[in-house]
Amino acid sequence: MEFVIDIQHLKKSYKKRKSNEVIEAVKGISLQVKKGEVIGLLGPNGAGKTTTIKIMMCGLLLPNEGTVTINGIDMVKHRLKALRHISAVLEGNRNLYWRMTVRENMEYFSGNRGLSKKEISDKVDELLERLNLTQKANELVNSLSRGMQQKLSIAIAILADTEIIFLDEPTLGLDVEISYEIRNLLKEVAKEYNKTILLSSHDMPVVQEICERVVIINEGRIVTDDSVSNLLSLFDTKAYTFTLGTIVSHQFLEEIGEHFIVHSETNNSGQSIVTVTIQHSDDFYKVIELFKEENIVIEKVDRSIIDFEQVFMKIVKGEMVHEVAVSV
Ligand SMILES: Nc1ncnc2c1ncn2[C@@H]1O[C@H](COP(=O)(O)OP(=O)(O)OP(=O)(O)O)[C@@H](O)[C@H]1O
Repeated sequence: MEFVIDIQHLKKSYKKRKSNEVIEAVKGISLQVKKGEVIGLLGPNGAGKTTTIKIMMCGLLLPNEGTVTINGIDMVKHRLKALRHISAVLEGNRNLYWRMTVRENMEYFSGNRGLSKKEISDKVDELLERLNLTQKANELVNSLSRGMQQKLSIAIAILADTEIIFLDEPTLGLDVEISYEIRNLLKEVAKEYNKTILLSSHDMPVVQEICERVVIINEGRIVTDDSVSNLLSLFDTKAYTFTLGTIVSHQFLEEIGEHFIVHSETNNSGQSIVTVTIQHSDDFYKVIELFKEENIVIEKVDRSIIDFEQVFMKIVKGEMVHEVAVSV
């Protein structure tokens, strides 16, 4: 199968000027993305994400080892040709012409597709309407709010009609309302236009909602490559919160703590709320047994709902090792 993005064994090191110290920013990353996939690329600061993006989405850096192909075109050997398949929606809207109007920007960016003036104008009108931008059509980009500029960037990426849209922090610094609108817009774009979308973001709710697949990079390597729903369910079943009929002793908590990760607090009604994180489903019954042996009454059991933010934190802190098949 041909992948839209195919990265093989990518490595990149930097040499610090003064000390000559070598920093291995990317230590052998392989990644294949299929057409129409919506994929989130995540990582804590310094993980090697920006380096990877600069090599694979912009061709701005050369790898020390490995290959990047975009629609079968080698990014290193044929950078400009490969870049024709990618639209980048960059943080800070650096890809817009600030002294041109919304409509002028849209027309300019759809100009190189061999369409007639009339076809371009119709397409622009349709998209302006669709994105609720019609009223802003004749305003200069530099007079728009950041949210509007971000919407315009996305519109331009649609007009450019590339297979791949790369979005860097699309909701950074936006207020809740426009962030919500952009989130929905991106979901629609992915579905209707069958675009391959690569999203780099620290905004976990956005990642959770838009991306089907997430790749987490840590210390120069891919540590997780899975669907959002899989990752959520992997963690989801493992934490249970027990509301008990009484306050339990420290000694008892220490005893459970020898086997499981335990967190305890007391609520206003003087009950212990004990959260136990377990490794296997069978352990759930072992915990119940331990309570029973002490004649502790369990009033309620809740499964802790985990969101993607927590999953991400657990993975990068190494609390959860999620096996990834990395070909060497
Ligand atoms: N030009 C450079 N010269 C030397 N070291 C660099 C350079 N660029 C990045 N690094 C180092 O390489 C490592 C990976 O950096 P990179 O910017 O790729 O990480 P990141 O995951 O994108 O982090 P962030 O989200 O903060 O941008 C870091 O240790 C960083 O200090």
